[in-house]
Amino acid sequence: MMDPGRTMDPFIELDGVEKVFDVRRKTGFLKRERHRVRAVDSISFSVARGEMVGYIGPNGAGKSTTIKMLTGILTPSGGRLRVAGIDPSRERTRLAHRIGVVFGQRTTLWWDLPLIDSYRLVHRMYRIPAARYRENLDRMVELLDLGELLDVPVRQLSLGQRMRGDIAAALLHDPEVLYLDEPTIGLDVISKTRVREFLRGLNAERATTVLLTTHDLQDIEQLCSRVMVIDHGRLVYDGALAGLHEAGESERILVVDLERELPPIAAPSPARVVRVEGPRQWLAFPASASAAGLVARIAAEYPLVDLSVREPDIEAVIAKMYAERRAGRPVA
Ligand SMILES: Nc1ncnc2c1ncn2[C@@H]1O[C@H](COP(=O)(O)OP(=O)(O)OP(=O)(O)O)[C@@H](O)[C@H]1O
Repeated sequence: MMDPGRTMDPFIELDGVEKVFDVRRKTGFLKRERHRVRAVDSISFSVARGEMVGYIGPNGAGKSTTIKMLTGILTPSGGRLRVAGIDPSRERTRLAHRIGVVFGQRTTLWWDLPLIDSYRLVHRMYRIPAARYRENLDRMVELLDLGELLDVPVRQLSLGQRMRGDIAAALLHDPEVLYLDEPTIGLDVISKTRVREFLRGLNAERATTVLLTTHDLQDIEQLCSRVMVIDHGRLVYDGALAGLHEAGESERILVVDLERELPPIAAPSPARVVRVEGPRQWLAFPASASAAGLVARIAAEYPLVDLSVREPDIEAVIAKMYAERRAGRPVA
């Protein structure tokens, strides 16, 4: 594992970066109040070439604002920021040739045009050499299974198809870094797996640096060796995912269906029943522990019909982590 913050070849570098928005709020008839929102508050980190990093945090934490500064759409209010040695807001066009961006919630493809027409436009916009374009397009079509979709107008694509189309569009010009904002949001399990497999392959083959914003813990688990957590504009954790679990002392939930309604299961500590609804009971247990022993014990003592284990979602992990921080325990 690469040591976060002490990377060999920093490709993305932020040093005390800030973004403050001046917001005017209507407080009465003809009355407006100005106030300042510190969306990003003195953030420093560096990402090495070829790293895949998860960038997570609750709603409004400052993730999108960071990504917008990294692409040059927004200018930082303070601090120093470099991507591939370039100051993004000063040389946005030059940087655009080296980065790719995918937003899960909106498409960069032309809605009414067949998919292939969007790619032709990207080809011209980025002045990609013809042979390179052809080669990349063929590769994307194969890896992302886009063959049947090229002549379909984007508005007719399913969400998963559209996402694959968007990822291909972001990569046709061979960017060295890819920013992904919720790339699996709303996708079914098969589409999610496909997108993740593709990203893993891309990173392994081309050493593309990836910065990934997501609410899906599995995205992080399956793709990122490192995760950064931002809250209220501040970086509150930077390290391995396993460390985050420990920091948040996160829990998994065992959902148990019994034959009939019974009093709460007497589970061995620290596992405990957190909810009962008819014959169904929910037990929380530490994420780091195996479920096997707990399941065996319940199966031996209770009339078990069915069970499933739920992974904690990222919000739950973060919420736990904040509780720890408020209690004064360091997390990173
Ligand atoms: N253009 C803007 N003008 C004023 N305030 C803004 C602007 N953009 C973002 N903010 C504020 O900055 C803060 C951070 O927003 P940001 O969109 O970066 O959060 P986020 O972590 O991406 O959240 P989400 O997960 O909901 O997308 C929020 O309080 C938001 O209201």
